[in-house]
This record gives sequence, structure tokens and C-alpha cells, in this order.
Amino acid sequence: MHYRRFIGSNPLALGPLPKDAKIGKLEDDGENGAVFSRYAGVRRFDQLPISDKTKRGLKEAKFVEMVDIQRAALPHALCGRDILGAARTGSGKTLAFVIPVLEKLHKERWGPEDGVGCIIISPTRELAAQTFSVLNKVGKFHKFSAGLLIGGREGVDVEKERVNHMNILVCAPGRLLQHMDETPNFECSNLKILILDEADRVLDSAFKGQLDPIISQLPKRRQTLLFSATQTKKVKDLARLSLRDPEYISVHAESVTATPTTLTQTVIIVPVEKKLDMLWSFIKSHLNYRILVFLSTKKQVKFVHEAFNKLRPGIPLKSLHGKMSQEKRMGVYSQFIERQSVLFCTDVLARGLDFDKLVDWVVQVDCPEDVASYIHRVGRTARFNASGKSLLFLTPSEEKMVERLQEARIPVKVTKANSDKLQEVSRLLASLLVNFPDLHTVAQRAFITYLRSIHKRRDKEIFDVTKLSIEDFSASLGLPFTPRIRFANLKTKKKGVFESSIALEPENDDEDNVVAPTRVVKKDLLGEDLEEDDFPLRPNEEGKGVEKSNKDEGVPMPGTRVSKNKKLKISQHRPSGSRVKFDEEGNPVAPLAIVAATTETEVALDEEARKDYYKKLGEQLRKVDHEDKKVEREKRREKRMKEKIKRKQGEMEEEEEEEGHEGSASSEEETGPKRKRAKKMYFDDNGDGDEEKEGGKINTDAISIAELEEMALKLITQS
Ligand SMILES: Nc1ncnc2c1ncn2[C@@H]1O[C@H](COP(=O)(O)OP(=O)(O)OP(=O)(O)O)[C@@H](O)[C@H]1O
Repeated sequence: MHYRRFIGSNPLALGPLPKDAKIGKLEDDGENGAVFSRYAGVRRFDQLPISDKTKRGLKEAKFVEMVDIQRAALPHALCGRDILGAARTGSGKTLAFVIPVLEKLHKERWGPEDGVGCIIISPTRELAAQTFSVLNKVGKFHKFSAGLLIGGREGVDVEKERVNHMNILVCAPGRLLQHMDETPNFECSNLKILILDEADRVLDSAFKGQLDPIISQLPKRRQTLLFSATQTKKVKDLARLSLRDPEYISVHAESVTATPTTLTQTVIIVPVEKKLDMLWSFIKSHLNYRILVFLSTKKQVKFVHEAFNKLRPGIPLKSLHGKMSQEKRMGVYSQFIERQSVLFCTDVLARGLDFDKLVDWVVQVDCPEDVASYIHRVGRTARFNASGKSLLFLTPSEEKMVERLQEARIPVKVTKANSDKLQEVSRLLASLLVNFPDLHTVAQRAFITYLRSIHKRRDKEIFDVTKLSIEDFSASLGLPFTPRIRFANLKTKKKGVFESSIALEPENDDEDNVVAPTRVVKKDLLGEDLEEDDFPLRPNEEGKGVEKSNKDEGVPMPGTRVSKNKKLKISQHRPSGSRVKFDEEGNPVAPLAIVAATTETEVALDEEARKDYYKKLGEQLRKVDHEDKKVEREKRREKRMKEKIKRKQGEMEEEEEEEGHEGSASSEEETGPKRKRAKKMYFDDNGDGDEEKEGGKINTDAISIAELEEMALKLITQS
């Protein structure tokens, strides 16, 4: 009843409590029950009804005053309500969900045998790692076990051994699903609270295939908190999560600007072929800053990083993208934090990461996909009241993006590039490519993947690959000839757009930011990820491919030439391991024949058959797995119950002993079966919260109806 009145209220609208006001329980139980001070509207963490352990964690981490999103969200979240929280980048959303997580489990008296009580899902590994570290810091005095599930391929086995002993999991969706599918005994049926950080991203289509099966395995009765700087309100998204009467909290929705006021934002109009000159000139004139540079694809990141590094601009250069090993990514990340440098990256670093207010500049060499993406990228600077600057390069054909930004209340100053002042890097790049043939290949890849990324963008008003001067762009990367590419669905052949047999289908996403969506040609039939490099640009039939020629002769050769007729072929009869499969009549079948269709001229993959095959196989496996899990779950549940009963009995015995010492008769002895110890209601200010204290002290622990009933029963049986 108490909570109901609270629904829809805005704690930010409430004035602060007077300085000397009592907080917590004000009067003892009267006819209408106990009277408590209001805590909605309080400004400091220590005024919240939270456990002493959390308070100590916050104090040690030097978090004293709450910020708006925390003041607005915490009172609702601590009541157990579902929340959709939106607040600008860098405005403190992490604590707005970490505190409720700790408190939820604390109130539930979560123990090791209770298993997974909370799952926090983040779209990227870095963000998950960062959240994990905040959780560890603030939850330092709690005894819950927490696990970070993000490791690489090797990490998964170690995780499998431990994951069943964890109370709080911080993870990326893909890895969580992997554990749900593969880890014996892994179960979340006790889950009490689910958090989606960067919720709009986690809920978008790239993660759909992972999130839906995860959600279907979680209990429906749980608390769910969603946070992001750009929030979703799409009903179907929320329906997927079965939110119960969620509270929408959008603390900066009414603000004049959607980005931090301390952020200075500039847009510069620059032709695509001048972008690298502009970037080079910018870096050369900003040698004492920490600069984050966003590019569209990992090949561009690789190319610009390697090429600029060879040209020695006078500031350390680093690069980071999603295909790097986790260890390497973490290493680069901390090196960037340590000193002034330039970090080239893809959108893998766009969301949520807190560089501890150290980033001076965010430079977006390539236009982000949409406004939300822009907000997240620039949000890596100007965090938590610090100042910061951002620079967005737009080609003349992308100028419409300025309107989009302005419509979204993002104040940008637009200027035009002055070509005369640019330091030309293209010629330097051209001679680099002569001396470093490998770099030549990387440049080609950068060229192709960039055009492809533009081609597959949805907003065609802004992104039109036919409006780009492709030959000039190719030359600006130092390439002697324009690589030939063909765009699917692009009928008009414009100047500079050629056809080749390397079909760049729009689905072949180059995004490597996260747990990437399926990339059809980049997966083999067994579902193994194949690196882009596994399909190198092939030499043409005469063997004049660039890699070979360059290596042999040391002379740079023209761009890739692949015969139009030579398509990627997969032989049905290619040896692939010793296991032989048989058809229904007992004839041996080549492994790939099941899913390959033969035509007169080529062997093409029958996508439908492949999907169907894997769907059926998946269903069968899931069924078997489900049965196994059910049996295992029952066993585990029984075991846990036994352990729990044992633990509780131990506690009861202790309590009885204490009561015995005090000379009072034990109610349980008289009434038969032993019952669960009633939870204590109040925590003292400085202790571990074991003793109930009188007025003026803070009520930090709620009490459930079940517990009240139990206490009442105990009192009755005692009298
Ligand atoms: N109450 C507080 N007092 C002081 N510092 C705080 C407080 N809350 C958060 N911070 C600091 O503010 C910075 C940004 O916080 P956080 O990373 O939670 O932002 P965010 O809103 O999640 O950003 P993003 O949208 O980019 O993910 C962090 O360095 C954090 O330590």
C-alpha cells in the first residue's frame, strides 16, 4: 500500500529535508504502524534507506551527494519497482542500478546456496568490466559473489566451473546465452533483479537473437531496470521484458540540450577525399591531448592506425576494435587512460565507457549511423561536469545530419574545412603503400568496408554512396587504383563504381562492436566465425593478385582484380575431418552436401536448407537439453534446500542458545518444529547492522510481510 502512492511521483520535485531532520523510523509502532521519514527527495546517499554495508562502500568510494538520475531513480528502484531510466551520458546511471542490486539481495538475505540473484547485461565487454568494477567497489562490504562473464574462448571453461556459485553476473548477452546453453546446471530460476545497461542497444535487432532466448529462461516475477542515455519506449520492446507498471524516469528530457552542457560540439564539412588530411592536420596540431577517434569499420581503424604510426605524428597512437582479444583490448584501454594519446576505434567504445573524465576530444571521422549513436560517441568526453570537445566530419552529402542533430536538441557549430590549411597526408600514404605491401591490402579493405558501411546505412537521405567521389577517396588512402566493387541493389552505375565479383551484400556487416550479428559469408557451415581476412581479396585467374605480386616483386600492383566468373566455391567433397555422415538409405554423404545445393555451374549454399537443418537440429538439442536440465535442476534445488535448512537450523540453534542464556523460554522448544530466524529490522550507523537501535538512527532494512508474520507468530508462541 505504501508503495502504491509513490508510483508516478517525481522525487526531484520534492524539496530537501531540513538539515536536522530525523531520517528513518520516526515513531514507534502506533495504531497505524510505524512512521518513517520520507526519503524520496533526499540528497545524500547516507539518507537513503539502504544497508550500512552499501553506505560504507559508497563512502569509501567517495560518493556522497546523489546526482539527478540517482535521486530520481533510487527511491523507486529501492521499492522494488521496474524502471526505464534515461539520463545524459556520463551522468551517473551506473550507481542508479548498482545500489538497488546490492540492496535487493541484501534484503532477500541472499546466501551462497541461493545461486544467481541478479544479472546485469551490457552490450560490450568493456562496459561490463567497468560496471563490474563499480559493483566491486560499492559492494565491497557485502558478501555476495559476483562474476564477470566476458572472457575469450579460453575463458569460457573457467567460467563454467564458477558460474554456478555466483550471486551477481555482469555479462554481455552472447556469453550469458552460451552459459545458459552449455554450462551444466546453470540456472537462473531464482533471479530477483535484471538490469539492462544501454538498454536501447541491448534491445535492438542486433541482439534480438540472443536476448529473447535469455529472457525466456528468466523467471517472470522479478524486478527489471533499464538504463540508457537514449532510451527506448517501444511498447513491443517493453512487452518482451514483461515489465510491470514501469516508472519512466527521464531526468534531462526537459533540458534545453540532450548532450552535457559542458560539451562544445563542432561539425566540419569536408569532402570524403579530404577526411584523412583533416584528421592528420588535427592530430598534428593537438599533440598534448587525449583524443578518441571514431571510424566506421575495423579495417579503417587498422589502416589509419598503422599508416599514421609509420608517419610518426609525434603523439602515441593506439587502436581498439571488437575483433581484438580481450586482453589486448583491456591493455590498450588502460594505456590510453595513462597518457595523452590518440585512440582510433569503432563504435565498440561508443557506449557507456567512463574514461574517468580524461578524454579531451572526441573526433568522429565518419558520420555515426544515427543521432543516438552520435550522443553515445560524444558522451565519452565531458563526463560528470567535466568539460570536453567534439568534432564531427560530415561530407557535403551528409550535411542533413546537422538538421537531425538540431532536431534532437544537440547544439552544434557548423564550419567548412579550409583546404588550404590542411596538411596533405595522401601523398605520404601513397609512398607508404609502395614500401609496405601489407598496408596496401589493408588500405583496400578500409576503402571497401567504408563504402559498404555507408551503403548499408538505413537513412538514405544522409547516406548515399553514389554521391561520394569514389576515385578521389581511393586516391586519398594512397591507393594507386580504385578497387572494383559492386553494390547489391544498386542499379545505377556512377562514375567510379565498378563491378567485380566480390559482392558486398548489405547484410555483411562490418560492425565489430559487440557480439556481432550473424554475418552470412563470414561464418562457415559449422557456425565458426571466419575473420574478414579469411576471405582475402583473391588474385585473379592469371595470378596477378596484389598480395602475391607485391611479395614476389616488391612492386605495388594495381588494386584487386578478381575475375567476374570466379565466385567463391565450396566443394562438397572437400575433406573435413574423418567423421562420415550417411543419408537415410545408408549412403555416405559428404559433410557439406546436406546443406549445399548443386547447380550446373557452381555450388552455392542453399540458405533455406541450411537454416532448416540447423533449426531442426537446434530444436532436438534444446529438447534433450531441457530434459537434462530439469532433472539436474531438481537435484540442485533439493541440495540447496538441504544446505539452506542446515544453515538456518544452525542460526536458530545459536539464537536459542542466546535466548537460553537470557533465561527466556524457547518458543520453538515448546511448539515443535524449528522456524526461520526473524530478520532484523534496523541497522546501526556504524556497525554491521546486527542490532536494532532506537530513534534518530536510520532504518536501513525493509521487512517483508512473510517475515512480519513469522515474527508475529514467534511473539504469540512466546507469550
Ligand atoms: N553521485 C556521484 N558523485 C560523484 N561522482 C559520481 C556520482 N555518480 C557518478 N559519478 C561519476 O560520474 C562518472 C560517470 O558515471 P557513469 O559512468 O555512471 O555515467 P553514465 O550515466 O552511466 O554514462 P553513459 O551514459 O556514458 O554510460 C563516473 O566517473 C562516476 O564515478
